[in-house]
Amino acid sequence: MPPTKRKKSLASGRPPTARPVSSSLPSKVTRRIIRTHHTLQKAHAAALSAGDTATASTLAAQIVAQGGLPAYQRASTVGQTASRGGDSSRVLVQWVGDMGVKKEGEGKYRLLEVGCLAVDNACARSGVFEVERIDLRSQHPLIKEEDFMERPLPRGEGGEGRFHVVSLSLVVNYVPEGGGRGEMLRRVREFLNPFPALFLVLPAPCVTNSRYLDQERLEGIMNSLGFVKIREKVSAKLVYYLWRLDGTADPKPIAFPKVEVNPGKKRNNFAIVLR
Ligand SMILES: C[S@@+](CC[C@H](N)C(=O)[O-])C[C@H]1O[C@@H](n2cnc3c(N)ncnc32)[C@H](O)[C@@H]1O
Repeated sequence: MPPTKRKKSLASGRPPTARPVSSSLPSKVTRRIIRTHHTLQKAHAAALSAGDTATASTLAAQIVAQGGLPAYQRASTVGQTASRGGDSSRVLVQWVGDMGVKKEGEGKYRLLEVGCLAVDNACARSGVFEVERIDLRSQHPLIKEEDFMERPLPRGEGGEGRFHVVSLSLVVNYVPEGGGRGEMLRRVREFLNPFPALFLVLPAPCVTNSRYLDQERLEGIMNSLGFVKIREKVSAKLVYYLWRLDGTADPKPIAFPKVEVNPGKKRNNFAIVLR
């Protein structure tokens, strides 16, 4: 009798995007998923800007095969657990608390959280913020699925559609090339009013071990956009900043091209470019 074929499980036919990433995965694995996703995204963006559509579609297929944005988000969520470095928004809550929280009846700070994976993070629990959350891919009804770069600009001079604080925590480094990162930082200004601050979090090596960016150059870029640094924290894994938008300064449109500021074979290529 011929051997009976074993029935394939339903899971074997699912698209790769549906593959779960367990929260018990070792950090080595989640780091690999995040790193590979960034690398493929960067190569994909480079192929597109070079007009190489064949390579771009091969890379797009590789991104999907690797689990795409869903797998990346799940791996990032695991990274947010306390045992893996924790919730970066705790730092924002602490800084805003230090600066003097509004009194009862004065209303809460309006916070736009760009790139939101958790609706129960420290910002949400603090009671200090009224939070609006967006992400390229929403995982919760309280998170609006929206690309920040496509978000309609607030109209008029009033506070409508503007925020006291915009949070870009581990979002600028998601953008695959330097010019796009600069555009994202430039765009934030349009949404800030009237206690204008940007909470920016990056993986520490983007600033501490890059050929094209260091603290001084980041500050130069931000100053040219009208931002003044008011808080900074550097940990082994992350750098955190709070930048106030100085409404009195007239930001000068200075170009910051990709230039080497920190040579070294073992450094990375992270850059922020202002054109
Ligand atoms: C590493 S996760 C960061 C999550 C969280 N903010 C944190 O600090 O852990 C990056 C998230 O940013 C989102 N993202 C990237 N670019 C975006 C954009 N232009 N608009 C909205 N969300 C964006 C991605 O979809 C992803 O979920």
